[in-house]
Amino acid sequence: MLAAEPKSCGISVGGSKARCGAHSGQGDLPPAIWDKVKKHPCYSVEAHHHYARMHVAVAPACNMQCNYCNRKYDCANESRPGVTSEKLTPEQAAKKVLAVASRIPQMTVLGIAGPGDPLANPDKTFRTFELVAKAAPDIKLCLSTNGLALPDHVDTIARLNIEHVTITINMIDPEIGARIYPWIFYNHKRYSGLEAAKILTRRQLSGLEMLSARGILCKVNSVMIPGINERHLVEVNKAVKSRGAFLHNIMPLIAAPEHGTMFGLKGQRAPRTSELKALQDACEGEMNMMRHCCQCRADAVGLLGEDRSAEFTKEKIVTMTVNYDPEARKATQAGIEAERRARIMPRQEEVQEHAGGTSDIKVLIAVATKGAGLINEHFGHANEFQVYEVSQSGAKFVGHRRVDHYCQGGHGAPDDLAAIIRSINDCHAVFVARIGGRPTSELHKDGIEPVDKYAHEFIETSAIAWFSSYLEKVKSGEIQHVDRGDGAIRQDPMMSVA
Ligand SMILES: C[S@@+](CC[C@H](N)C(=O)[O-])C[C@H]1O[C@@H](n2cnc3c(N)ncnc32)[C@H](O)[C@@H]1O
Ligand code: SF4
Ligand code: SF4
Repeated sequence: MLAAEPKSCGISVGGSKARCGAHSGQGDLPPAIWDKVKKHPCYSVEAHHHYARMHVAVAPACNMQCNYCNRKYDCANESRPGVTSEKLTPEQAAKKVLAVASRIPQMTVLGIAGPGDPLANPDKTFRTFELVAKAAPDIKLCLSTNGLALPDHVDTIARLNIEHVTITINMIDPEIGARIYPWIFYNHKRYSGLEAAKILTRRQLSGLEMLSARGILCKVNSVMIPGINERHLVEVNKAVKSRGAFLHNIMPLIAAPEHGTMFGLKGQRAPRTSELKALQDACEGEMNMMRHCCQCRADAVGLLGEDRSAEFTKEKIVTMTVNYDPEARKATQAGIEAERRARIMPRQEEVQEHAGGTSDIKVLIAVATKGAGLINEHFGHANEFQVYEVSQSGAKFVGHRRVDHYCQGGHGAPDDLAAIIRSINDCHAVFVARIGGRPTSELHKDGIEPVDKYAHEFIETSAIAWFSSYLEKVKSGEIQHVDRGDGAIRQDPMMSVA
């Protein structure tokens, strides 16, 4: 049994909270579980600074329809679920995995997440995993399914040592399900409406129970759809927690008319960033939440938030010499681990130094980062800002905001700058490696402090140091604390909330 919950950041085991990730490393996780998550960028928020994942698009078909999904939409420049530029055979996929593994030694996880449903394409999915397990046994296997066919494949999943399974569960109430799923195809028959949703929820929950019973780590994805399931997701959270889910990832609906989905065409809105955070916070009392999901493409490659899939197209892979060297990969990863250990200890001490005060002030800060847990990105080059909630108990990663590039060649359009500032307008400060004069003055006008004095330093220690001086200034009356978390963020059509 795990110890009582201290500061935590996004992981729970069998429904019990456990420290993990960014500020605490292994924390209270049992060694066997920590071994599974420590190099998985989706299961450990701290690991996502260092380790990469890849998806291979070997599963085109699906056994049901969600009102938010259209897999016919294909765009090389767009990163969101279901989108892929080319589909692969298992053999092509295995070659691609080896090619990526040899060029990106910190790539530790192979996921199959579509573009359809991996378990609606079981032969291709399991053949791919078999080939990869044989050729590159150090790579962790991970799959993401709607759960409809899951109970039929649990034994195979266990046999192939697929350690991580994600199930998308958007409802446990069939009335709500009928508004999300027009039909399912089950046992050679098409079902719709309530009947379809009843079968789906039964199969999803029993699949989750079966996997948990075998010690396979399950993450539950839920898509937050305003007006349909947002309050209900608190019930979903309780239901999956009680069935042993390890982590809950509530993601915002992505819906736009040009995607050609039912919700997009009907004008169903996406949640605001503040609504998503409020729901994640409400569920966190029950179970810790994943907040760093990037809603990746079905063929994504690289660190979360970066997409190197264009470097590994079918055409390029055919001509690549693959030199998969397990010893070199091991050495790179051992270096990363040594660095993580060396950095985490002083960070924990620093947090403790500042902890224990009496202030209940909490603020959000935005950080421009290219990864490795550092403030190492220019404001104008940031594709996204990571957002941390800072208080006297530490700095906790709570999400990220993706924005279009403001600075293309040094001169951003004024509207783009305004959009970027709107995307972080619930934050008190933005931490950057560098920033120009105009954005500095525009941020000041909006009451957001640009902070560049911690360039190339660690995010958390810098956030805590900045926060201590912020509190000092509030205490001395030099500044007045203003609560900016007023739900004022509006979703801008240019921006994806995440
Ligand atoms: C493309 S699916 C593939 C795996 C599987 N078919 C499933 O649905 O779980 C991967 C994840 O993306 C989510 N997803 C797909 N379209 C989405 C959208 N428009 N907005 C938000 N999430 C979406 C799915 O719900 C699922 O959790
Ligand atoms: S189950 Fe997955 S692939 Fe199938 S329609 Fe839904 S989101 Fe798309
Ligand atoms: S979609 Fe989310 S859970 Fe899946 S690989 Fe990307 S970040 Fe990880």
